[in-house]
Amino acid sequence: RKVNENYFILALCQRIKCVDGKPLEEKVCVIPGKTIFGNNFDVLNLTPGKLFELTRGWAKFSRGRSYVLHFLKAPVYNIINAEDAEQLFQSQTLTTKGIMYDLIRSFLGNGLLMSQETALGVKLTDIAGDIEYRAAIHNVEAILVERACNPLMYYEIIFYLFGQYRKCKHYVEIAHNFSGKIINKKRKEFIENGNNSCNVDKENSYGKTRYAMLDTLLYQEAQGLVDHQGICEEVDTFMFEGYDTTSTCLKFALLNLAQYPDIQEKCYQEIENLTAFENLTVFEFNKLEYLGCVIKETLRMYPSVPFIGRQCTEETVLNGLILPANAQINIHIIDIMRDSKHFPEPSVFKPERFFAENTRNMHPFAFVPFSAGSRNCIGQKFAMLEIKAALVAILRTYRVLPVTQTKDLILEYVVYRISSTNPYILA
Ligand code: HEM
Repeated sequence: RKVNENYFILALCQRIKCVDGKPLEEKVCVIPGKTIFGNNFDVLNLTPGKLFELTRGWAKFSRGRSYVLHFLKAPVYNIINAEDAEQLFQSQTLTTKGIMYDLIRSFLGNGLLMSQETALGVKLTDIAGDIEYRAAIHNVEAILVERACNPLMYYEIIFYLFGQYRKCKHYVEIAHNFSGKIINKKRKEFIENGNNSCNVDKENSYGKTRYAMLDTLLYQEAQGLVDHQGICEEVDTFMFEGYDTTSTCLKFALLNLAQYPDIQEKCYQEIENLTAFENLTVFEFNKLEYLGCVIKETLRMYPSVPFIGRQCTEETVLNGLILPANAQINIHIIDIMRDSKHFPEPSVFKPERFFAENTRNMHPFAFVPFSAGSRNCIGQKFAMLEIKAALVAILRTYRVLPVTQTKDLILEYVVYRISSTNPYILA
C-alpha cells in the first residue's frame, strides 16, 4: 500500500501530493489516461498538429484548472492560468529547464539555431549554405517533436538504437558547420581590425557605444575569458532563440493585419505621422504605440513560444502541491494568455486590450509571451523593435490583403505552420 501511495505503479512514476493531505483531485485536474498506464500512450506517435490539438483539449477538459499528467519518467504539472503561474515565475529555485530541453541539449550543446537579425553583426544570407541551415534546423525540430511524443525515446540508448539518432546528428552537423562559418568570418574581420570590433554603433540614441554580441564574445576570447566552444554555444543559443520566435510573430501580425483592414489603416496612419524615415531611431519606434499593441495582441493569441518547461531538482512545494524530485512543470503560455478571466472574448483580435488605460489592473502574469521572472527572455526589447521595424517597412509600401483566414489555420508545435503557403498577399 505504501508503494502505491507514493508511486503511480503502472505509469512508472512518482505521485504528486497535496500539502494538506487532501486528494490531488481537489487541487488540480488529473487527466485520465487512455490506458491503465497513466498518460504514457496518450501522445504516442502524434503529429505536431495533433499534439497541439490534444493539449488544447486537455486545457478545455480541465476547465481552466491546472492539470497533472503521469508519464514514464515523471509526473507533469501543467500550469494553464496566471494565478498558478505566479509562484513559479517568482521562484528563485525553480529555474532548471524541463526534460524536453535535454532532448535538444544532448545534440546541440547549450543551444542552436538561426536568426534573421544582426545581433551577431553578420547577415545569414551572406554566408554560403544558409538555406540548408534553415532546412536542417526545421528537420531537427521535427525529430524532436516525434521523440517527445514517445516516452521510451527519452532514454538515449533507445533513441540511439531505434530512433532517428543518425538523421538528427546529420542535421545538427549542418547547423554547427554553418554557425562555425559565421564565427570564423567575424573572427577574421576582428583580427584584421587589430582585435577590435568592426560593428560599433557609437551614434546610437542612448549615447552609449554598443557592439554586436559576437564582437563582444570575440573581444572576450582575445582576453582569454571565453574559448571557441563557449562562443559557439552562445551563438547557437541566440540563433535558436531569436529566429523562429520573431519571424513567427511577424507572420501572424501580417495575417491579422490582412484580416482587419481598419486596424491596418490605423497602423498605417501612425507610421505616416513619423518623420525622418531615412534615420529612424529607437525613440521613433517607441512612438508607434498602436503598432506595439497590435504586436502584443498577436503574441497573446499566437505566442511564438506556446509553452515552456521546468523541472524540480529536489522535492518542491508549489501552489499547495508537493512535487517529487524530477517532476516536470509545463507552463502553457498560450492557455494562460487565452484565459477569458483576464482577456474577455479571448479569440477576438483586439489590440486596444493593451492601451495603457486597459492594462493598469492586468494580472502581472496574465500576459507572458516572453515568460517572466529570472529566466525571462533577454531578447524581448530587441524582438519588439525588430518586428516593428519590419512592419513599418512593409506597411509603408504595401497594403496587406487576406488569403487565409485565422479560423482555417492548423496550429502545430515546433513551428506554427500556416496551412496555406500564401496566408496573405501584399498589394
Ligand atoms: C517574439 C520574439 C520572442 C519571443 C516570443 C521569445 C520568447 C521567449 C521565452 C518564452 C523565453 C523563455 C524560455 C524558457 O523559459 O524556456 C525566452 C528565452 C530566451 N530568449 Fe526569447 N523570445 C523572442 C525573441 C528573442 C530574441 C530576438 C532573442 C535574442 C536575440 C532571444 C533570446 C532569448 C534567450 C537567450 C533566452 C534564454 C533566457 C534564459 O533561459 O535565461 N529571444 N524567449
